[in-house]
Amino acid sequence: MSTLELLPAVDVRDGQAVRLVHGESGSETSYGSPLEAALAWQRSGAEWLHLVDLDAAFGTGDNRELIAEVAGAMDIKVELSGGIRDDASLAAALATGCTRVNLGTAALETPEWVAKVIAEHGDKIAVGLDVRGTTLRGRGWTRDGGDLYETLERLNSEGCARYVVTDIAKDGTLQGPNLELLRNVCAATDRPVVASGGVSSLDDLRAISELVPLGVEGAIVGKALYAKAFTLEEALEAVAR
Ligand SMILES: O=C(O)c1ccccc1NCC(=O)[C@H](O)[C@H](O)COP(=O)(O)O
Repeated sequence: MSTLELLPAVDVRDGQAVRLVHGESGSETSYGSPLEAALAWQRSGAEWLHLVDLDAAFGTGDNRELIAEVAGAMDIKVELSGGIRDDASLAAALATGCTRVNLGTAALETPEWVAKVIAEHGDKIAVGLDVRGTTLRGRGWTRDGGDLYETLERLNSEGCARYVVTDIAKDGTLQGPNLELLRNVCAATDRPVVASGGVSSLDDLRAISELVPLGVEGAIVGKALYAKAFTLEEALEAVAR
């Protein structure tokens, strides 16, 4: 059986690595330099970095140069998220050399454009399914954007390669992942799923690992690493098979 991939997160707001609670603007705790944080995860053995431009996601500006600097400094794979909604922002994101980008709002508001870029870029495009209950949220998770399963069916038919699934109610709370949501999404798609939000312990990671046979490929870990609930080395060992 494959090993669960771990993606330590670096979310950037106003030039700083931060953690949010429920993804809410204003709930930030700052953890200093995004580059230092990313390099630390790389030194600890990460194979992936989940890098988010929160200002671009919220529409409060962007950290484009800093994001490019961080992505460019990585020898590991980078998944880039936040505010990628049109040709210009997609071109800037791909120009960082990242392995793939994660589209959120665009999949809800400009589905024709998303279908086009999926057709053009294949598995360089993932779609973030950020939900409260089964309602998708866009614009930095501030606006409702339709039903999870209807959107998933549409994206499946358009050839979307991968989904990043976040239960917003869990994100940044250290309350554990929503395993039921992950199981339900895996049942509704044959594409790989990356779990995001709520990981609090090594047992949570082991529980997500049990879903690998259903289609869960990876898990994003943010708050738990910054809060030192465990080290990345311990996490990698916990999911190793
Ligand atoms: O990814 C986005 O585009 C985004 C937009 C608005 C608010 C938050 C956003 N992402 C947050 C993350 O990807 C978190 O880093 C991730 O879910 C980790 O959560 P946790 O382990 O609970 O800290």
